[in-house]
Amino acid sequence: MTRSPLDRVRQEIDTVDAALVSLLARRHRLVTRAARLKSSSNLAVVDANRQEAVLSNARRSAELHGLAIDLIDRIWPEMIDFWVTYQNSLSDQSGMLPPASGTRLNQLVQPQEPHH
Ligand SMILES: C=C(O[C@@H]1C=C(C(=O)O)C=C[C@H]1O)C(=O)O
Repeated sequence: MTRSPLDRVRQEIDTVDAALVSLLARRHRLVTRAARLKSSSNLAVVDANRQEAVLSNARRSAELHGLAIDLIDRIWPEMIDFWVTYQNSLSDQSGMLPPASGTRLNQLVQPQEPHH
C-alpha cells in the first residue's frame, strides 16, 4: 500500500499529539508536586499572579514561534482551570487546606442522592 502525502502528514500529526500528551502528563506531575508544596506551606491553591505569568509566558512563546496568540488564549485558561480544580480536589481529600477563594459553590456542595 502506498501512503498518500495526506496519510504521511497525518502520521506526523499523530506523533506530535503523542508528544503533547506526554508533555501534559509531565505538567500534571509537576502540578501535583506544586499542590503538595503549597499544602505543606499552607498556601492557597489559586495564585492569580502566577496564572498571569504562565499565560503571558505562553503568549510570548507563541509569538516567537509565529503561532496564533488566540490559540494560547483558548487553551491555557482551560488548562489552568482544569489544574486548579484538580488541586482543589487534592486539598479537599487531604483536608489540610480551606477551600481556595476561587472555589465555586458547586464544588463545595455535593448534591444528595435522591432517596427511593
Ligand atoms: C500549578 C499551580 O497552581 C495553580 C495553577 C497554575 C497553572 O496551572 O499553571 C498556576 C497557578 C495556580 O493558580 C501553581 O501554583 O504553580
